[in-house]
Amino acid sequence: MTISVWRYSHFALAVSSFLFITLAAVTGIVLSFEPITGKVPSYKADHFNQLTLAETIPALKRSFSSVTSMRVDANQFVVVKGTDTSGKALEAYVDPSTGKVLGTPHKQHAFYQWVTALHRSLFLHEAGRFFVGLTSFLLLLIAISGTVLVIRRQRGWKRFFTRIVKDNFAQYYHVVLGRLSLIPIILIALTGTWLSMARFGLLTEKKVVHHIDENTIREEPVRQPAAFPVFKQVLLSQVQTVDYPFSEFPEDYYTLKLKDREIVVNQLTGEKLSEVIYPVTTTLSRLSLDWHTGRVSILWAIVLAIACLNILFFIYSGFAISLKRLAGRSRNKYKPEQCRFIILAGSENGSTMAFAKALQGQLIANGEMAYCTDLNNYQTFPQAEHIIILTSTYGLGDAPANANRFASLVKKYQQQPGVHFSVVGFGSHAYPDFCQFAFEVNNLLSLQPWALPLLEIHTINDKSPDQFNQWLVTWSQKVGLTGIALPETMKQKPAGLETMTVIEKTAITHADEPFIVRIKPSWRNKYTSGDLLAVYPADDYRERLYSIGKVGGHIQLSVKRHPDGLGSTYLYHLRPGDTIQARVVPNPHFLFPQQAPAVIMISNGTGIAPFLGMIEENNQLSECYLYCGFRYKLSFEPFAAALNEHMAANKLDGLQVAYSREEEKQYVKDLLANDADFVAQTLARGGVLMLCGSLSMQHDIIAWLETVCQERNGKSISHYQSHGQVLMDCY
Ligand SMILES: Cc1cc2nc3c(=O)[nH]c(=O)nc-3n(C[C@H](O)[C@H](O)[C@H](O)COP(=O)(O)O)c2cc1C
Repeated sequence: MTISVWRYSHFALAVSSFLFITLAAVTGIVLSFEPITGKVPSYKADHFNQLTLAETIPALKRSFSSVTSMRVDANQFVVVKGTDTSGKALEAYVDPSTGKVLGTPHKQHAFYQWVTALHRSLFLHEAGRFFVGLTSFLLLLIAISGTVLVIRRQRGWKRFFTRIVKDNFAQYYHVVLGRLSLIPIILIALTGTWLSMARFGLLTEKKVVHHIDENTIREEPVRQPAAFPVFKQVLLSQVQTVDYPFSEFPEDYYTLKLKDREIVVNQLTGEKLSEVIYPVTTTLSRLSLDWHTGRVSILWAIVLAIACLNILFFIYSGFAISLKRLAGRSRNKYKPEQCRFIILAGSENGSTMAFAKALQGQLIANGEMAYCTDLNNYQTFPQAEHIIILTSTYGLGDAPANANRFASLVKKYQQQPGVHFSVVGFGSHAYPDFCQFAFEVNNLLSLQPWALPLLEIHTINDKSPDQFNQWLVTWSQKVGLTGIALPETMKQKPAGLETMTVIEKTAITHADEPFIVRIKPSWRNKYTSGDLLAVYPADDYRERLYSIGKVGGHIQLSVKRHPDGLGSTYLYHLRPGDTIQARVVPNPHFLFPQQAPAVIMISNGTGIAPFLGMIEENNQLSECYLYCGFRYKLSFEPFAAALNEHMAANKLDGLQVAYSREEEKQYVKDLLANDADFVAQTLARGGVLMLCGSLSMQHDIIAWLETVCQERNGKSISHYQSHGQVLMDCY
């Protein structure tokens, strides 16, 4: 079964029952206080667990002139019904070892009675009981489908409790708390369902019947209750009730209702006249009541209250997750099989998708049927006349994440003959393989027998709206559409940026020396080392991302100045006290792995930035090593003092620096090659490698690691990558 079926079931069950579940959880929290308050004051005897009936029954006989029954309640308080020595009828808590009256049992408080009725039947009698029973069953199904989703998410039940990536608050805590409260919630749901089934007679609970031949009841030898063998064996902790004989005739006897059986005892001789073990269903019903109400233990009652609170949180977080997912889905007005225009987007960080959506919006506004989706959703489009592909390029000329299956899908799905295609590549001249993936897509489509190129491939540098508009004008003329243009909003920087204050910016004396910028965001901003800071140097759509190191409680960026670099020039001219408009982009895949036995950090150039923060925050002194590469000694100088301090404070266990244009002219890979055994052993014992810096360094190191891991550990590097032991943030 696919994950979406489970997710859909989990969602549908939750939506259909959330009102009843909310009511049951709120009333459940209130009722969980009842066992807690019910145990105060305590009437439980000191040695309750050691006392037997042979001690209690004679003690009661001495204190009461007659006893009709005795019961042990869920709090293990002993309650006696009878008449006292002055002939007054009473029901009282007693000390079972002395028979002394301790207090009077009270009826359930009116408030708890009201809440109990609401919890059990919603004040709707049998119909309400049915809905409550059904809700328990639905809760059970929600818990089961949730468990399956967690197992699938964690890729196997063995990894059920391993680390969860914190994408956002609702999603993270939905899973974390879900795993922790799974067992109590399943027990609440299971016992609630069981109790409802018992109530509606769906379980076969046989009535206990004793077959006693009255002619064989003996009157001798007469024994005192203290000497009855059965009474000597039965502990008070096993007793539910003891019904006393009505009269002194031998045909009247003691009836002991224990937790698992009923025993009838001759009142004169103490002989066991009959013993019936309860059917399993009866025992399970009693246990269900104990577990569902928490009446047997204060600790369990607290666990139940917490589980009910968690249920309320799951309702909130479940809806928050679903709303986010629905909002993130591309909202298509038309189905793919209806549309004349199909727009496919390859986008890693969403900006290319924004252009694709803008184009779709323009076409629909012009009365056309247009469908927009990820490149990985490529299929046969029966009505398509135009397929427009907008795609970015990532890594070293690779496909973005939502387009990595496109090449195989094109071979699998054919279109009607004569469908026109147009490709627009989004990339950056800062990378050597400018728009390479777009060129590959264009070539692939040219080879398809059904495909007719409408225009030559068009490339766009740095998300330029003007360059996109140029293409849009030509394309719409070719198609025969008028009035199509990119909305003005696409030319502006995003809304909702935060104002941050510059605290410090260091000066440089040489182009190869990196400079440091320290920025104070608002106190509300939650960020960590490894996240990215997006700045807008030209106050327009152009965005530049920098790795954050959280140093001294502030955002620290380490930047290399490029002569014509838009972002680095802007940052270099900032002065303390200046404010900037920026936003923090969470990067949850590049967090310091707190639980790892050892962490090896590898960087070149300004890729050292996030590590400076992670090492500073390594207060639990995790084993941590840094291998970093620079061109010149000068490039390392701004970071040297802080790293030496961290070494002295044991926050960093090893530091190695390579200079590619000075001294031994080494690269960071050469440093690692000297320690190949150590690197392989670190991975073998569950340690984590973190890489930050240039993509070419990443490329070289991954190729080298492949050989090292194969030779030394007999495993491919992909094994460690898939186990989250190789984290990368390269650009
Ligand atoms: C890590 C990284 C690698 C990139 N690699 C390339 C590349 O090889 N060729 C290229 O033209 N652009 C490259 N780019 C630039 C992106 O393709 C460009 O910024 C694009 O507009 C991003 O679109 P998106 O937000 O839809 O993913 C890279 C960007 C990043 C952050």
